[in-house]
Amino acid sequence: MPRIETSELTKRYGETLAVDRLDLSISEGSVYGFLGPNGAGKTTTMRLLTGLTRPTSGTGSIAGVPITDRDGLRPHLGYLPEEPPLYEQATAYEQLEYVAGLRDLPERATQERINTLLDELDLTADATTRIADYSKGMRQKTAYIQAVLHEPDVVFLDEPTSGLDPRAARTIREMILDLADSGTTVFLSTHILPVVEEVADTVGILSDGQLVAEGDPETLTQRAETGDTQTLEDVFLELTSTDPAADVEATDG
Ligand SMILES: Nc1ncnc2c1ncn2[C@@H]1O[C@H](COP(=O)(O)OP(=O)(O)OP(=O)(O)O)[C@@H](O)[C@H]1O
Repeated sequence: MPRIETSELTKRYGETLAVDRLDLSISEGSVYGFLGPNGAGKTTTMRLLTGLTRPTSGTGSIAGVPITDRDGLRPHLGYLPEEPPLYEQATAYEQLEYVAGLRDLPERATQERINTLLDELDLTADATTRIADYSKGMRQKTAYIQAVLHEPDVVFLDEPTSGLDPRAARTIREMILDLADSGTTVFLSTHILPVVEEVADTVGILSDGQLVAEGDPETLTQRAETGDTQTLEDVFLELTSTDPAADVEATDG
């Protein structure tokens, strides 16, 4: 059974069709790179799949649980949103222990896991400082740990390397691959295409709420007409262009 499955999933905000009849089927241990221009509907899709907003029509499930069953979904998913909610007055330790408590995680094993993750992300020395005094990168690291702490079946990551220095960004990329190796499904939305090329086994490109291409990066970047390889950026620009002249240029080039 796919870990993420949707059928004709649709979200409308007034006149705006933010997500338009989306069909997804993503398996266990897959890293799915979810691409699309600004306003394409990526965040709305993630909010639908994490139960934060309800579909206008269509259906979806995470690990077999319908996306309309918000409480049922909670143990199965982790979500790193673009602007993660953190308690400014708490330290990273307090924040993570609080989240572990909410999720009823076993105390001792969780404590060890928190320590390991803080250490891997070079955050141990700052883990007793208030989040209010954190840099953007330190917040991002704390929020990432919060999203994966309970070892969910599916983790949704919105720009996970945003604000991170090169070392931390590399650590996160390695962690994503480790998560997938251990069977977690990673749904990754980012505008940083080299990150997608490095970690994703499948790429989906969203444009105006519709999935306009999907496949493994190698197949997507292979030109059917010439047999040449183009970059993921070329493919992205071609498929999401709103200017017909740009399409011609891209195919001729
Ligand atoms: N709460 C809302 N109310 C009204 N319209 C919304 C709402 N949320 C999103 N939209 C609209 O839905 C469309 C998709 O927005 P969404 O935030 O999902 O795009 P995105 O692909 O995540 O963009 P970005 O890359 O800029 O983050 C946009 O036209 C946006 O204006």
